[in-house]
Order: sequence, then C-alpha cells, then structure tokens
Amino acid sequence: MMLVHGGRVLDPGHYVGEADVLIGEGRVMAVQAGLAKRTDLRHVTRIDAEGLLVVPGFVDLHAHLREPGFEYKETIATGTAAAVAGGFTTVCCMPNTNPVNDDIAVTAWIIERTKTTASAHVHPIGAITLGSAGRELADFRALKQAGCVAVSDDGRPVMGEEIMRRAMQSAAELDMPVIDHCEDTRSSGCGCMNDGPVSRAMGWRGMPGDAEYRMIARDIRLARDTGVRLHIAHLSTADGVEMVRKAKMDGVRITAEVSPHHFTLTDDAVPTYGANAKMNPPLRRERDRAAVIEGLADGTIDAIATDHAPHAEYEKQWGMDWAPFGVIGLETALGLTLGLVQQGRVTLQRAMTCLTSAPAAVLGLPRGTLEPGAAADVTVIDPEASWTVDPERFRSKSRNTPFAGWVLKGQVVRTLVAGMTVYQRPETL
Ligand SMILES: NC(=O)N[C@@H](CC(=O)O)C(=O)O
Ligand SMILES: [Zn+2]
Ligand SMILES: [Zn+2]
Repeated sequence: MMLVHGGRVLDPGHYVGEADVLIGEGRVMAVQAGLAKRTDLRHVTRIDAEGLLVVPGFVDLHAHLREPGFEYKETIATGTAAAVAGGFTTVCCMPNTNPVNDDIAVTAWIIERTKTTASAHVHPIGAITLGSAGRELADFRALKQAGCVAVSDDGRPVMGEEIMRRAMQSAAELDMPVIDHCEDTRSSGCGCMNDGPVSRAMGWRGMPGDAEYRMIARDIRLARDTGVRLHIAHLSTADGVEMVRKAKMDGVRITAEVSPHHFTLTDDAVPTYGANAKMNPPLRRERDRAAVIEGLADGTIDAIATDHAPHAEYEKQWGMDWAPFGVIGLETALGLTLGLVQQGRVTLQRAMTCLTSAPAAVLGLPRGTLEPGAAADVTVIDPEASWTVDPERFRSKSRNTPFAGWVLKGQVVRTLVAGMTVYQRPETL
C-alpha cells in the first residue's frame, strides 16, 4: 500500500480539496482527509505531496507513437516515457504507422509491444479505411475486439462522402467513436501554413480555414444521419468551434478536442519558428485562438489532446515546403494548459477536466479519475515551479517543438501508473 499525503486533490467531478490518497494493489482505495494520521496506516509507504496538486493521470486521446514503422521518430517506449514525464498516464495512438493499424495483427502487435515496453497505458485507434487510403473500409468489429477504442484516418482526411457515411454507419452499430481529421484537401492542397496575411507576406502557400469548416459541416450532417459518436480532432478555427457549438445544441453526438499549440500560438509565430511551427491543421489567426479558448472554457470543446507528432530533425530541416507536418506535445501540454489558467482564461478545474475525465469520457475509457476502485494513475504537480523548456531533456526521441526556451509555470513532480512510480522529477533542475 501507499499513501500520497498532504496534497490538494483535484479529481474533476468527484473530489476537490486537501486529502490523502490511499493506493493498494495498483488501485485507488480511498481519497480522504486525515488518512495520514491513522495509526493502522503508519507503516504504509508515503509520498509527501504537501503544497502540491494531486490529480488523475492525464489521458491523451490523440498522439502519434510511430511504432511500428517509424521508430527513428518515436517508439512506444520513448513516446510513453515522454507521456509520463508530461503527466499523461494513458495515451491513445493514431493508426498512421507503417503498416497502418487497419488490421488486428497490427493492433495485437501494438498491444503486445505496450506490455513489454510502455510506461503508460496505451489504447490503439484503428484506421477507418485500409491503408488510410480512403477506398475500402477496415473491419471495425474485428478492430474493436482486438482492442481499438476508436477509428480514424488521422492525417489523411476521408474525402469520399459515401465511404465516410458507411464508416459512420458501421461505427454507430458498434458504438465506436469516429475521430475526424477535418480537412478538405481540395482547398488546403499543397499549403504549408494558414492562408492569410502572414503566408502572403512570406510567399508561402496557404491552407485556408474553410478547409476545416467544409469537412466539419459535411461530417456533422453525416453524424446526424447515422447517429455515430463523432469526435473532431485538433479543432483550429473560430468557424469550426461555432459549428460544433451549434451541433451540440441540436443534439448531435459530437465532441471535440484542441491541441495546446492551437490555443497558445497563431500564424504570426510561423516566420520565427519555421518548420517547428508547421503542423496540420496549421496555426491560425488570433480570432481563431480566442475562439478555441472560449470553446474550452464553455464546454464546446471537450478535451485537450496533444496531437504529439514526432519527426526527425533532418526532416524538419527540409524547410517550410517539404518538412512533414506536426509538432511534439506530451512534455509541454501541462505547462501550456496551466498558462491559460494563469491568464485567467479557464479555471484550474476546467483545465484538469479537459486533461482527465473529459478525454476518457469521449472514448468511454475507465480512466482519468481517482474514484475508489479505479487504476491508481496519479499525477503530482508543483503548480508554482517555473522551468525552461529544453528539448535536449525531453524523453521523446524527437525535438520538433516551437516551445524551446519558453518558461512555463507548473511542473510534473511524480507520475504513478497503476500505483507504480514511472516518473520522478530529476533533482537537478
Ligand atoms: N498533426 C500533424 O501535423 N501531423 C500528424 C498527422 C495529423 O495529426 O493529422 C502526423 O502524423 O505527423
Ligand atoms: Zn490530424
Ligand atoms: Zn494527429
């Protein structure tokens, strides 16, 4: 048994206040004030959390762990090591690996690899179409049975309306969420950043915001027809937020996520950070950034997801036109999220909800909670600690972040997965 004592527990929806957390056999046994004083618990291993915040381990419902196939960018081992260093104890991994996770053999392989190499829970996401090529549906029933928690062709939008409709019908029957990378490639084409004054000033090809808008509009219509649970990935535009808000009011089963880079940066940052600020969807305008923050605050956007997308340094050196899209995010998500809290844009409770119980609820996972009986996945945070982002210290294999050198306030001190310490802040910081 183990006792995390003296901290301020913030378990969204269940418990907020000073309390001790008792852990046994990998599960939460009790969350209660005064446990540390009980004589029968005198000999239990203790973790001092005084002055610290104790929260459920974060759930990332959108990350790219790159294994199998792109082990030079990331592996399940390094990606989950980065996760727990960032306070995440559950990671859902996108299927754009090589081979694509469109087949139970790949799903089984990922789950097996997780057992032997991962420091966090990993839930695979299966592909919508074979090879994510947009032509033939994968076997969702088999993928679900093998352990996939959702389906997505993330990175490759499903352009064909008829195949997306059939995908949603099939997913609805199985009650599997469809995670939607909303991009109409007819307008985003070969762009490398947001279309607007900055792209024009730089002479870089733009990706207009309406590429997102058009796809969200189509898929809300299909979701309404099919009754599927539709989850919008990495929402980036004001118009997109408005559409999700309206669909929710209309009773469509829709949820959405935003990534820390989209609520922190705008396309004004692209000339400074270059390819390390190249991602899909691209950083947008200030109006869009304000809208996604507003959406987070009012519940239109359910969850914060990292879209951790590691790429090798040499690939990012190919420059704006040729570098692959994507930035890493597992190790900076907490600091950037707390930035919103420090600026008074969202409450601490809302921020923690968006990292824990809300993403778990989107996928129906029994995680992101400290309720007695739940797995003892616990993150201990020092909300006052300021630290400088140094990509050389990342656990991730990749370094592609625009936040190098940024000073963030709020740091993970310790992470437990199923009651075991899997990360501890290094002494020398
Ligand atoms: N977000 C990105 O810019 N890149 C992702 C794909 C994706 O999430 O669409 C990747 O796999 O690198
Ligand atoms: Zn995507
Ligand atoms: Zn992604």
